[in-house]
Amino acid sequence: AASDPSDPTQKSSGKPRGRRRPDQFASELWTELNSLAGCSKSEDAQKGAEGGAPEVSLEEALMRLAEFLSLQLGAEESCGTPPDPGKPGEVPPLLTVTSQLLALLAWTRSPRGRQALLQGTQSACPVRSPTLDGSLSQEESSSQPTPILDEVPGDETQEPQPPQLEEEQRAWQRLEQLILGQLEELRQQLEQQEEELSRLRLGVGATDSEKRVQHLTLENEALKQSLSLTRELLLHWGPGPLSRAPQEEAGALLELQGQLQEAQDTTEALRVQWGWEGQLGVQEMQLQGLRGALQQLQQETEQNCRQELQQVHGQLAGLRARMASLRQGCGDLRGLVSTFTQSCQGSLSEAQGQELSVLVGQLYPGPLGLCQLEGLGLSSQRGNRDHQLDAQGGFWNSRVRLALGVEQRRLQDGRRGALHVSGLRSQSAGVVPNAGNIRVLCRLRPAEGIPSSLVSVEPGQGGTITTCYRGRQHRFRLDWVFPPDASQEEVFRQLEPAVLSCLQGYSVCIFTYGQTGTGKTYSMEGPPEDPGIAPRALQLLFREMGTGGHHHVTLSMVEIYNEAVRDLLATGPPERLVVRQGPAGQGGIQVAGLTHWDVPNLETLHQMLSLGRSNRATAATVMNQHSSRSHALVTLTLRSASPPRAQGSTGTLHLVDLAGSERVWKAGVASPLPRDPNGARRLREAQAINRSLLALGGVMAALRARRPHIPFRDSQLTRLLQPALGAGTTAVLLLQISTRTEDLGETICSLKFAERVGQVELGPARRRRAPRSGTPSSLSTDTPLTGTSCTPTPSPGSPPSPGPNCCSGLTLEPPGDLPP
Ligand SMILES: Nc1ncnc2c1ncn2[C@@H]1O[C@H](COP(=O)(O)OP(=O)(O)OP(=O)(O)O)[C@@H](O)[C@H]1O
Repeated sequence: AASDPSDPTQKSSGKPRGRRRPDQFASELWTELNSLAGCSKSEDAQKGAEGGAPEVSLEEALMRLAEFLSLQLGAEESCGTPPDPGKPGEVPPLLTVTSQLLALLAWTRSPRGRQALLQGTQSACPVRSPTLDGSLSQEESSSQPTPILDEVPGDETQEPQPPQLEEEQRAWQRLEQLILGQLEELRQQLEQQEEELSRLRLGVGATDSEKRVQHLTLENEALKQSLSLTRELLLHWGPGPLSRAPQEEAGALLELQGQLQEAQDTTEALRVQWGWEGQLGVQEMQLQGLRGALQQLQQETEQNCRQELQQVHGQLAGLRARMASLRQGCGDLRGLVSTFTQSCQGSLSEAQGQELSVLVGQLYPGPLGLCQLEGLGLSSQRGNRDHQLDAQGGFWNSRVRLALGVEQRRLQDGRRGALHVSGLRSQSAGVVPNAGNIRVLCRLRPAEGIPSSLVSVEPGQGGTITTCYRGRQHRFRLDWVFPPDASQEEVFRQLEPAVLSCLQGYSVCIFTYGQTGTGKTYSMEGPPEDPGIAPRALQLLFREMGTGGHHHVTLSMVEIYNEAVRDLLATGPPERLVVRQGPAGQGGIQVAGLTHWDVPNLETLHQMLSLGRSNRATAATVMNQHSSRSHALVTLTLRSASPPRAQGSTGTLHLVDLAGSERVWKAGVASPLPRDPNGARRLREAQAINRSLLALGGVMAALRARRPHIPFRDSQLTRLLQPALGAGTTAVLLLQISTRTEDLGETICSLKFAERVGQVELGPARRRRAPRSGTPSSLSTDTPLTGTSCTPTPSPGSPPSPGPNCCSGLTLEPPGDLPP
């Protein structure tokens, strides 16, 4: 109005305002309102002076005010005045005021409002009818001022004048344009907000955006409800159906207001969203803080772990160092112990040497004593060396005692310079017959391929066998060691004195022990072209007996198979024999039903041995095609007829070929087939063999320890060997070992067993005297193994009968020579 009073619609037209800024437009409106107020004052003054009504109507003023307020509202929102976040659904107060003003405007235009206004102002002052557009025509504003309530448009009694209606329509059009302009601006703002919203959606993520959209939708619904309420209010209080055009305009206005409200709601919702963004930012900050704390915690934990690990490493290093020092201390202690042991042994051997010197000096006074010591190979110097080499100790000691015992016996018997048997040729070998302990000889089986480098041999008397097994070295010293190429004759030469001592009434037992396939049977029996110990011993004995005197020879042969004792020379079918203890006080054992054959000559003896051998149980094992699965015992009893008025003697020779000791799985006797009868049988055989050999080891251990109880009854083998291993007997163990690398474990076991056996002392050998009145063929309690004496009857395959007088004394013919 100030800029162009002639055209007040110019400022309220929608299109030009759409391009102006809202604050600019608001200031224009404000100026307009002030001018209206000024106009009203001046008109009031003029009216007071002239007594007329003011020219600005209440309706126009209200409309302008509403317009201003709506504009202000839009300006506030565009300026980003934050709504109250705690009341998201609440309608802003400015909007409420605007709505109420609009309602009031509608009311003033309604008939009732007009009537009320008319009635209220008629009594006070006359008012002129207001114009709706808020702007006055130049004519009205300048020259024809009209009282506000001069004419009431809604008065039903007065029809509005056509110029007034036109004026009102124009005012409404302006108002519509004004609101349309505002709506346009709001739409632009809305577009901006939507752009902003899409940008935020992209930044925040789909899930959060969906939540926000849902929330905004809810807010929108609430605001719509509020708007519909306002709309109803407007309809209720708005202009009635008097004029058709204003009603439509009002509807459009309401619709536009609704749109405006929606836009405001969206804006508010966006603000709320920004508030959420803030909350989200706070949460992100908290999250970052938590992440930082977590990282710090991880770093602290890592640091602590590293420190603990370092401590543990330190402790471990300390423990290792301590262990090393302990090991060193342990080694030192071991060294001290061995030094102490050596010094003790040295002192002991020195004392023994002195004792020996004294004893020999007593026996052989003067220089003769030293000669005798040298001759026996038992000088104190030699003894000391032997002692040091003997890991088990006691060997030298026993040899000294044996030598002394022999020498004492020789002196006592008054037969100095000669041993028991006239033809004895064992002096060179250094073998002392009737020794008090079990002698151990060892024979190595010739290797089929390249001999193992893990077994080294020092053959000869007091020879050694050194093995290297699993990184450990073992050294075994034995009475005599035969190299693999030793002949049968060499082996027998070492046994000759013992065999010949039988003729003097001594009891001698020679037994072979060793792993399967190591040559036990070969050494004991031997092939016909190269006979072993048994044929050579019998030949030797018969040759010696043929030199003179009356002798009677009986033979028995048994085998122990699966703990059953069988007579290998039985005339009938083989039966299981029962082994009994002999009568108390008489010693020995009795085998009921065992036949003793009188043997008149060597030929018969060989035939009988062949017969017994053929009856022996053998089987093929992996390690030996003809493995002996039983223990074989050949007992030769030699009774010497006593010269007149002199007592005869009864000597016994036990030749024992033990079954092979082996591990069951290694010998392959167990069949892989579960129901193989042969496999089960062989397994049982192997178990029986090992059980009896174990019992033999127990007997040897008890004898070695000189226990009062010797467990002879633990097996049939030890029962039958009881007479051969009793006190005063002579026993020789021939150990057969293999030099193959794969047999090394078994070889070491056998050597250990032999070493223990070598420590068994049976005491000084005792002669057995034959009864003065007894005949050689009669059973004697002195006979260790007693049974039934019989004379063999001629039968196919059986030895020839020696004749009817064979059992009552026999002068044996000298045997023929054995094959070379
Ligand atoms: N010194 C040796 N010289 C030649 N051959 C030998 C020698 N020792 C053993 N043999 C041979 O080795 C094989 C097995 O020998 P032998 O049967 O005597 O062993 P073993 O120990 O008695 O076995 P088992 O305990 O199973 O009866 C035989 O063929 C034998 O001829």
